[in-house]
Amino acid sequence: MCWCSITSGTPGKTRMLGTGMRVYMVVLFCDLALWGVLWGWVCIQGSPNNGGLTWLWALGGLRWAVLHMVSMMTPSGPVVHRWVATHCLLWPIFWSSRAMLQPETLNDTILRPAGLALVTVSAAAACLFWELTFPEAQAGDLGKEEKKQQAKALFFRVVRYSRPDILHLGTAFLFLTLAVICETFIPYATGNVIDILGSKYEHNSFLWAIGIMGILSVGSAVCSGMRGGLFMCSLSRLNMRMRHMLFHNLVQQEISFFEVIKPGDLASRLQSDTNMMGLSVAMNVNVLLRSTVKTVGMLVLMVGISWQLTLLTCVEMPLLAALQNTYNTYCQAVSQQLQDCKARAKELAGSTVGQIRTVRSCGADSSEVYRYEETLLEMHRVHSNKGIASAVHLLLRRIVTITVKVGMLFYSRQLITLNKLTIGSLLAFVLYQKDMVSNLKSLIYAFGSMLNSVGAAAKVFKYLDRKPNQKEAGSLEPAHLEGCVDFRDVTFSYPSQPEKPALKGVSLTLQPGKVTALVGPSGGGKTSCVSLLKRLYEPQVGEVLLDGQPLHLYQHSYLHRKVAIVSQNPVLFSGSVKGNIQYGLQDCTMERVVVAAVKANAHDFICKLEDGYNTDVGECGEQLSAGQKQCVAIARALVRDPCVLILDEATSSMDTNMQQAMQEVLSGKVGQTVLVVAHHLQTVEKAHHIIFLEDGAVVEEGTDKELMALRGRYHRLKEKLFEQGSSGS
Ligand SMILES: Nc1ncnc2c1ncn2[C@@H]1O[C@H](COP(=O)(O)OP(=O)(O)OP(=O)(O)O)[C@@H](O)[C@H]1O
Repeated sequence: MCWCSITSGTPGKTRMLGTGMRVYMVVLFCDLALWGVLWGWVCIQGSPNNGGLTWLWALGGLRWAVLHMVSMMTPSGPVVHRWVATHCLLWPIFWSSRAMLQPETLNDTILRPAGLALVTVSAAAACLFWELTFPEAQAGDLGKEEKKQQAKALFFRVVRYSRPDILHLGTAFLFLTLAVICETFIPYATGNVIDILGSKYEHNSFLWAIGIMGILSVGSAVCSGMRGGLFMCSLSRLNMRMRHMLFHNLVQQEISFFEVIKPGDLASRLQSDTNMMGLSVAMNVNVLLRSTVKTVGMLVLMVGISWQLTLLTCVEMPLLAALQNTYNTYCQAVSQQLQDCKARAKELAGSTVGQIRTVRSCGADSSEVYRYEETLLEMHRVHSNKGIASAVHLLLRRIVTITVKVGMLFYSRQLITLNKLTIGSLLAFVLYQKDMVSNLKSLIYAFGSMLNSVGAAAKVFKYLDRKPNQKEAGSLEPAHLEGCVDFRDVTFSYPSQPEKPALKGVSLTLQPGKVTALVGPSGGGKTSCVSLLKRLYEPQVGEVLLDGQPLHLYQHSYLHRKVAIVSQNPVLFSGSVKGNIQYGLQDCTMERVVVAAVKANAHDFICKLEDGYNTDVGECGEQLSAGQKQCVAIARALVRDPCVLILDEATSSMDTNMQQAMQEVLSGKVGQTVLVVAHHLQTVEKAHHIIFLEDGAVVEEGTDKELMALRGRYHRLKEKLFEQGSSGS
């Protein structure tokens, strides 16, 4: 049985609600019978108040034991057990609290039928409120129970990550408690001041009461400020740690991971999810604790002022909670719609502005504006619906509040006439009641938000716990490398297309100090060979060896220093030219940067830039031409002094003269193994060895002369390109 099923309309839940109601009626009936027996016995013994509190507790305990056993015999769950406990023990708890605050009231008649009926209603209302606010997993619903366990585990894991901030958090909790104590007593002190003003005025008592009020107000303000500041500080530290750990783990992942996961997803994990996760500890726990402690404190004080008015107030809460719950559920759905609309509008604006040249040249300006307008209209519609729902919610809330308030004022008038309540106490009570409602609102909100943040934590931990799906790098760092590369019977398919191998049993050798060219038609597998040599992927079959050792045995940054690549579309990062050349190197001097730039034919144009080597190249190097970008990328490779240099169409954006000069510079370095990947076969004619790759397999290999003499695939491709070139010209 679940109380929260009241809000649901599904047949399964309606059935459960029916069962729940039956169990509730059975237990109530048994309780009535039990009362009948006990009442008869008490009447025979004498006055019902004879035994005082001890007697009341014994009675409550006995009822609890009997009703618990009865409920065990019915198809009930933990919700019924909780209600039985509240139902039986609320009465003794109430009288015990009352006895503590106003011992003289113990002489009143304890067992009044009207009071007992009110307690029965209050216990049911309190349970209803609790189950609506903190929905329980349903009996038999293992999936939900598991999720709850997971949520708990995740929450405590987030708490564990907050351990380094234990001092901040501990101090914050201390200030929280002090602030709550001060806040709770402010209305009480205000009521006292009003009473002094309203009755026989005594100046000293008035000053004393005002002083207490002032101290409480200042104390609450100072402690709240300290609490908020310390929680924010812990939150920021936790965020920093989580982001660092997550980013560290993300950059360790294999390349195929980044092909499958969208960059936006990862950015969201790093930004919003880590933030939300932190909120679960620092903010929500803060609000939850503050509101819970304050609610309990206020309830005790309210019961002290008037238990009748407190019970009346209890009627308002479940109603408001049910309203809030329904409204929250609606808001969550609307927020999701709004997020989608915003994301669509952002994506549309971004892609249109980013690709404005294509949009303009296709004449699609007005259709893009129309699409954007449609998204904005949709967003406006969702916003309007949210506004209407908010207005209805507010109206219903006000109606409930006003109705209860009117009832309360009528009853207060009676109590004041009977001298059971003073004007000051009434004022204090009204202040507490107002606070109580806002407190409960923040409790519900904080709890919902905590569940959301636990969801965010699950996403963050998913990436934080992910182990890279590739062999761990070894520790080989030999002082000298020959630069001999061997592909031994390598078969490889990309993780996104496992059934379609990009390389099929490829065996090839790059001789140390020689220039080897990989040529062949598009899709032949040239770039795949390069990616394996850079260890961006691992082959499924066979292995790639550098100086006889598998690549994974080499230390990670050593390998990428010794095997450098210049690709067709090199990526430059926003920052200075110098920073881009020495990218990824720890101690790279300016001299080495200049030497590499000179070799890469980049020095002259860099010197002509506004700030020379310190010029900012802009986002993705947009301040430089494609050819200049390639020169900077070549300098970046050369500054590493690699023993294997990969040029993947590295000179394609340069003019022919520059290409020739660059090829000569690059291939003329003694002792360096060079692998050239090229479509323009003229640029590879001088290579020591040419390998022709087609459909992921080596088809021909030899020197340019040998392959031309063979009159095979290389010969045909060269002729075809020559014909295309001459017809083009
Ligand atoms: N990231 C990837 N995911 C899945 N398949 C890929 C990926 N990259 C390449 N492929 C596929 O692998 C095969 C070989 O591609 P590869 O890029 O190695 O060829 P290439 O010879 O370098 O082509 P090009 O000269 O056009 O650059 C092709 O069928 C291609 O579709």
